[in-house]
Amino acid sequence: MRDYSIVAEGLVKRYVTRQRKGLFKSTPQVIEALRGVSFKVRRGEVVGLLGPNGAGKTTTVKILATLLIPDEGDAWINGFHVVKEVDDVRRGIGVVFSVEKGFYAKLTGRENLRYFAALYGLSSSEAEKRVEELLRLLELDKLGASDRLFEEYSLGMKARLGLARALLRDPPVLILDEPTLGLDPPSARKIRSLVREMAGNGKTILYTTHNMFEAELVCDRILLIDRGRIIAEGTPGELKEKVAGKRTIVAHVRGDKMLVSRTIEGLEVEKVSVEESEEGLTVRLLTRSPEEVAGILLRELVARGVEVYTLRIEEPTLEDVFIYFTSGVGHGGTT
Ligand SMILES: Nc1ncnc2c1ncn2[C@@H]1O[C@H](COP(=O)(O)OP(=O)(O)OP(=O)(O)O)[C@@H](O)[C@H]1O
Repeated sequence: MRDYSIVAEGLVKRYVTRQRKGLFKSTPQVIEALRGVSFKVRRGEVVGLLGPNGAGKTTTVKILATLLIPDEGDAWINGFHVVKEVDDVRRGIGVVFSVEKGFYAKLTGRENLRYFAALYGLSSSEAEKRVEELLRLLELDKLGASDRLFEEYSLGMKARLGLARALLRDPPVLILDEPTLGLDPPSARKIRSLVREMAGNGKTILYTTHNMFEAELVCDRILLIDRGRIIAEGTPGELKEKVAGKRTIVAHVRGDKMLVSRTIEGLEVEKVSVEESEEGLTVRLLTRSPEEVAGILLRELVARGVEVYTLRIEEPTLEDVFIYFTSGVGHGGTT
């Protein structure tokens, strides 16, 4: 346990909601958000919890941050139990959520940080020094944001202030829940580079995201989570090894989803995903014989009247690794 800053063992969490049935009736519905999540994060590691919407990332993070009690399982941060030793856990972590709450709209960034520094028990001289350091580190000074009211902040400024607050006590463990969600590219880049810098200074970081590109840039190791379960883990390189020797065919098409899925069923492919968006369908196929399959796919789709806008062959990405573990013609068909 000593080498690990974060340990989760068999976390289970169920939410009970009520489903409306007509005007006056409702029936309880159980959502299994976590179905036995276990993992460990070594001291100084940046580990990404990567998964699609609703996979269970925020639920995991809330349990680790002592904001939610699991129905089953245990977790420890810096050796302290998240349910039985809440104060010790809280002292050792900094938490950032994508939508930053709890700041005072009518206070400036500097005043907000001073307020939280006092709340966390920093002496006034310590607080003053730390707040100035953090305003500089997060470049809030440079953006001219330190002395502006929080209510005037852009999303990027709010995200930076959230990270500054998490760092006030200089905690050894940081838990960041989608910290770049909705940010413009410069702010997202800044947050990512700061995370790497903090990792270089020995902090342990758990970083949730649904952005594969970001996970690969930021994280030493990645845990893939889907429907409340960890389905694979490894370094980005190790995860990509799972699809070594294969290439990805990516096609953007417009046509009936069922028809497109049926067309793919007859092909020599290992994994498939068909995603619908406003622009049409994005088809991703993982295969060992990309040129041959791409030729057949194009011919078959056109023969069925499907419009094919683009079709290209790529090196597999983490997205393909995810598809590899979560779906496929071998078990369960297209997504
Ligand atoms: N307070 C709640 N009440 C009922 N269901 C909930 C609640 N919070 C989360 N859920 C459900 O639990 C599941 C896991 O949600 P969670 O927010 O942990 O996922 P996530 O991976 O963080 O997703 P996202 O990226 O969309 O935030 C989802 O099905 C979600 O709808």
